[in-house]
Amino acid sequence: MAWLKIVVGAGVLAVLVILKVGWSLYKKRHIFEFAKNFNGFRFYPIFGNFWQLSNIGYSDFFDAVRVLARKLGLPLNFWYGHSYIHVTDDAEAIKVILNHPDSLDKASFYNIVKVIFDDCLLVYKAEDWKVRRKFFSKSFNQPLLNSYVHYFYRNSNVLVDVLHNDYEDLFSVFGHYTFDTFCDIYVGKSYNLQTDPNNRLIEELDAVQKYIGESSVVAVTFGFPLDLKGLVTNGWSTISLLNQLRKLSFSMIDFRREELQKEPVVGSQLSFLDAMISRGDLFHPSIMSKELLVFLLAATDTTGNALTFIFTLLGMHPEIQQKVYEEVITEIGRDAPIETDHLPKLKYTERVISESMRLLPPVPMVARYLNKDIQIGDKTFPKGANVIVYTLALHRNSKYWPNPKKFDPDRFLPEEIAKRPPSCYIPFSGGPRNCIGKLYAMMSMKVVVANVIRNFRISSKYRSVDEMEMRGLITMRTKDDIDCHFSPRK
Ligand code: HEM
Repeated sequence: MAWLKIVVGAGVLAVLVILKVGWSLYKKRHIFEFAKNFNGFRFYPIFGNFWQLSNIGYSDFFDAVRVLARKLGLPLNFWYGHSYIHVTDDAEAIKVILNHPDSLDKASFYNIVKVIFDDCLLVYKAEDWKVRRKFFSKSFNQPLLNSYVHYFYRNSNVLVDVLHNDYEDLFSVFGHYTFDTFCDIYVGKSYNLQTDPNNRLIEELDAVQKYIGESSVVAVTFGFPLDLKGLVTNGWSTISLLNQLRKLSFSMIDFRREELQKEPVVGSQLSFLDAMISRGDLFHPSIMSKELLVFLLAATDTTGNALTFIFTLLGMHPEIQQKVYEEVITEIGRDAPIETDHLPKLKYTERVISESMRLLPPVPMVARYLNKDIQIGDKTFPKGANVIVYTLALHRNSKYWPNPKKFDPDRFLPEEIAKRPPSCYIPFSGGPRNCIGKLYAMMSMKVVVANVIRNFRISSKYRSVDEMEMRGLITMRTKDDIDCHFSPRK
């Protein structure tokens, strides 16, 4: 009789699976209709586009989107498991998606980030996110940000010393600057990554990202964030690294708490970390730790990679580099300390930074989940769709950017900006769920560009951005070491 039980059990299970799949397909009927309007692969139950994706050859999630976009053209569709993904570089669609109250949730594949970092500002569901974002936004007011300029300057002086010596990897050099500055400002002490060549924290953080990237290959293919091979080979080191990071964040919080007891800070002077510490009733230490880590990671790689790209592009364009140099010497001088009042005067420098982030956006894509149908032009984007806003492609879309691969900072002259839809330029994402650290990042990058350019001539062998092969999941960087050199000015 045991075999009968097994047969009946298996039969019941099969019926349940068929019903579940059938119900899932029935609920998606409006998505199938919508998908017919765009390039992409046909949907296959359970497997989604497993076979098609396996055949195109890609190394991480970003790569999969890039390869598909090149092969099929944009906008396009694909399926991972039963999740529908729509990829777009259309400014009109992007404006609506990033601003609509029904698409504030992050796309389902952000769960890969959740598996690693748990819930936090970057991935909260909309309702929780709104409350937290309102709380943290108060700490990014302009007067408080202005008070950070001397930290940017102090740490950029250390960076200048580092660039005078040998270093291994430029992304790490700038990553170390952003990490040290962040801790100097928010924790109240420097971790001296810039001056400690044995400290591998940034490289390890990059390894975590790489792991997420590799896991995402399986996630893209099967539709869930599990990479057994990766878990066996890299999983343990990733878990132990995350534990180290957690310990580090707890020690930062303890240190800062003690500092605040000695020297209290109040009102609009409270940074996001001080604000969390002062509201211990709202923030359990484990929540504080997650939020701190996410801010730290969101600030470090992004700004570090952006700086690496800015200097490489300046190295490729000596005439533009000369104009930045002349502006810095005129507005600040050869040796004067860089102060808050100098920053608004660096107008050409700002255009260079903006143009660099257009051509090489540090975050190549962001994605949202549609909680309801959303009308965009003559199409109804269906509830349940995951929409990837493909920033890199948008920023190089010739519909908005003539001669898109040309590095031309004058695209950001006010009269040129006025000619374009604002949503065709979104290095910090857009709408209410954009980057909270946007102004902080712009100020930090201006200080670094000014201080480095008055000390060094920069060169690079690249003739076109096409020569740089990119990789990335959350942030983008070159697959190999980047070619960019700093020679001291006499
Ligand atoms: C050049 C530097 C930076 C770039 C290009 C950048 C870009 C972005 C982008 C595109 C997003 C949206 C991500 C998504 O929707 O998946 C984002 C979110 C975020 N960024 Fe930045 N970021 C930069 C620097 C910073 C800095 C310096 C900080 C902190 C001081 C920061 C903190 C955050 C946080 C906390 C979020 C999540 C915001 C939310 O969901 O409400 N970022 N950033």
